[in-house]
Amino acid sequence: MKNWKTSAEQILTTGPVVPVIVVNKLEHAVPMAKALVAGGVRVLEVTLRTPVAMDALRAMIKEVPEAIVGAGTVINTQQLKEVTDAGAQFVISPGLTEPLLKAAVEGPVPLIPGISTVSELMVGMDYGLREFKFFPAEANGGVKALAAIGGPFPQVRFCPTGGISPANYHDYLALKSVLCIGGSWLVPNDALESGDWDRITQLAREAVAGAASPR
Ligand SMILES: O=C(O)C(=O)C[C@H](O)[C@H](O)COP(=O)(O)O
Repeated sequence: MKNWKTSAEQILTTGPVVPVIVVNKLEHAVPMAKALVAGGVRVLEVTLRTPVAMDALRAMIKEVPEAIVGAGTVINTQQLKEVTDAGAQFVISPGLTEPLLKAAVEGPVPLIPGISTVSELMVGMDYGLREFKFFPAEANGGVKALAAIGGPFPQVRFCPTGGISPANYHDYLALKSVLCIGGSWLVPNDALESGDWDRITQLAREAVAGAASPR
């Protein structure tokens, strides 16, 4: 952690929403990233869920320097090494394991691991972490669960993800412990398939404006 080039807090306070991106076709990666940046969303989480994900990550890092590009769905130390070598600026995991935590705190890139219980949170805190993803947010009890889990840990901050949309993000952002929220709704697959970059820019713009304004 002492070698992290930036802090997890810095990543999570850059903007109110972090798009969770699934890239199926490499040629979508760069125009999609540019579309999000044009809409005011700079922190981009590329999930390692598809065969082209690593190449998409590399392309976005190289060709969209205005974005802060990180890797999502990083579930083991091998993937952590790969995305670190590719130049990812942050790493997000749906969960945590001690090997992953150990490797991340010794490496250069901030890790934001997912937790869904108090005990997982305490394991992460043992490694010096203070910023976590709360996943899967809605399925795990939503705002009420997050407020209760965070209660005993006033120093901890979260990025809830999973089931979050414009219909409920205000409720999460209203919690003091929530720095930002994550979600896949900003990058719908049909918009990628049809090359509708304007729609992605519009969704990003609406999310940034919506998150900033009271309901
Ligand atoms: O892939 C990961 O690393 C994850 O942790 C899962 C994502 O955060 C959710 O799949 C996003 O959920 P939705 O916004 O409900 O689609």
